[in-house]
Amino acid sequence: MTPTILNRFISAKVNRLKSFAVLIDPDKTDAAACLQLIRHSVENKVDFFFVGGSLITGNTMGQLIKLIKTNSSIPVILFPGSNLHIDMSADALLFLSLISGRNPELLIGQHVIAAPVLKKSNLEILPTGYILIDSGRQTTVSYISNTTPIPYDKPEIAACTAMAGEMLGLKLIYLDGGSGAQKQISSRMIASVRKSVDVPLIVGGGIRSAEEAAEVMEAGADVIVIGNGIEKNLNLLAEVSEKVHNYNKALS
Ligand SMILES: CC(C)=CCC/C(C)=C/CC/C(C)=C/CC/C(C)=C/COP(=O)(O)OP(=O)(O)O
Ligand SMILES: O=P(O)(O)OC[C@@H](O)CO
Ligand SMILES: [Mg+2]
Repeated sequence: MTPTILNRFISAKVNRLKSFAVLIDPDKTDAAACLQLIRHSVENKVDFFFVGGSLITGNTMGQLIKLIKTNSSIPVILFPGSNLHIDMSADALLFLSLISGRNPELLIGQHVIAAPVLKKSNLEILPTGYILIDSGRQTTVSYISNTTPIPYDKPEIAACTAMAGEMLGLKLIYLDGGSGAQKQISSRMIASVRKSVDVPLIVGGGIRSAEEAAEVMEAGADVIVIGNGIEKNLNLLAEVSEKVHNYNKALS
């Protein structure tokens, strides 16, 4: 299968273009709210939808993806908390290995179980080094994953972890402060990881304003992810899109 979405991440990174991904938590939306979010995302040229959660309690993921597919051509990338969160109707899957943690199930265990199913699917698999950073409070993902995030003020640990992930062959690095993080990841840490690896860098967690999104981009993130901030204030979507597009326009 041609790695269409991975190539999109790589060519944007090579051309120094930034991308914007909106995280949709299937438990936190209904069809009407989601349709409104999809329309806003199309209007504002969002690059990707990430769909997932650490814990998903409902069974609406399939319907949600169908709604996105019927109303937009924005790629749907699964952001799974476990191998129970695989849905064949998405375009791609972040095949996350939680490399900041030392929980074998999330480093390789779940992957072994999911592999034969994924092999037969049409999902594009995106091998991703997932790195959790302490963000001032315990987040759902650190609790559910039973792992200790990297300390907020230790950029060198994050950089070495990302380097090891890249050396292991992972194609993307995702630095995550955790959904609803009290503070976004520091520019110092983002810049230090950016300098240490060549693969595209995804950054999310706790971004609540267009200014914060700009800081994350300027520090070196290639893709910024926002979930909670947009759930609370839909206007943030247009504001962040504008920042991303202005940044990209200024390059040309
Ligand atoms: C190999 C496969 C298919 C699955 C394993 C995937 C791994 C290793 C996951 C790592 C740990 C994990 C629980 C990740 C979930 C990340 C995620 C989707 C976070 C979204 O935010 P939430 O943590 O749901 O935050 P809220 O509490 O705001 O809803
Ligand atoms: O919900 P927020 O805080 O924007 O976080 C997005 C994402 O990076 C979480 O995994
Ligand atoms: Mg969630």
